[in-house]
Amino acid sequence: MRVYAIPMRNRFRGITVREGVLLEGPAGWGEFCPFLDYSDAECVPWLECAEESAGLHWPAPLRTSIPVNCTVPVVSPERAHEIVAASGCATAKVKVADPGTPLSSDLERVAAVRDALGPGGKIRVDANAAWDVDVAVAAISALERAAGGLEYVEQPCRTIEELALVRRRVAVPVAADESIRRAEDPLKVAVAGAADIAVIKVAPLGGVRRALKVAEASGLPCVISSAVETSVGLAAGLALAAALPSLDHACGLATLSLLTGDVATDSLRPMNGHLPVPTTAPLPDLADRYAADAPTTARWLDRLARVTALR
Ligand SMILES: O=C(O)CCC(=O)c1ccccc1C(=O)O
Ligand SMILES: [Mg+2]
Repeated sequence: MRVYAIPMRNRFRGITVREGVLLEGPAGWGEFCPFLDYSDAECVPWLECAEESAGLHWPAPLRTSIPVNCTVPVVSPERAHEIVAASGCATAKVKVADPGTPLSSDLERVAAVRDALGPGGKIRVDANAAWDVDVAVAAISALERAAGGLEYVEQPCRTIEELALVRRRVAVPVAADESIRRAEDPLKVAVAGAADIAVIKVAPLGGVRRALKVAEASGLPCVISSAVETSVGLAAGLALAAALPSLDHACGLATLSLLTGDVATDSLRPMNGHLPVPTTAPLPDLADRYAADAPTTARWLDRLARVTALR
């Protein structure tokens, strides 16, 4: 068992250091890294995902390589341009509506991303549930113009009902993320009338097998996205993307670049906008380099014990 702490390059969803536990089992390694604001009960699927990765082989892959988007945090237009240009990805996902950041800076950021991508690239934006319906409708229209077209808008508002209202009022497709991953029962949530695309994250949904069922139950085209794991956790996301019956969109799994390092030499960084599909999680041979300090380690082992007791 290894507890790691890796500084992020930029603050991302309020996080500046990514922490978690790497677990070893008979099939290899798994990663347990729920965000700090998740309750113990909400962490159970994250543990099940780690245990699946360490203990079982994943379902057979249907593809060997996965197209991915680059992820643009809330940064300056110049930095956004650099991130996109350096990524080699033809699709960019831009974080917008961060608390305290005005719409005008989001508009400048998506314009810079378009400049870096060229007219053939795709831009998606993620509002992480920040807007109410009227604000969403206005912001989406402005972002669509500034970006010269949007592939979709991810989780513009908090509730399914609000997503459905926004979807009726804008031409840009709507994707559901938090509505699925933080649902009471992700297998039963009725997103099909409220969204055009389902964003599926393997760890909060309890592993590759269970996430495949959630993807199918959504009745929507899916985008597999990460929770900013190390390469150990990203491998499970890639196994899921590879096992989906159909995959029409780039996936949000190119997130290692948000971290200042990785626990594996065999690191899952994209080449030409694609990631390879691994058969097992890579060996965390560099975990010592990012070993958490004693209090952080104690806190994670305690959390792991509490969540294990709930399962
Ligand atoms: O999809 C991506 O490109 C990156 C993943 C991402 O944005 C994310 C990462 C951690 C937690 C939440 C989210 C999110 O999609 O809201
Ligand atoms: Mg999202």
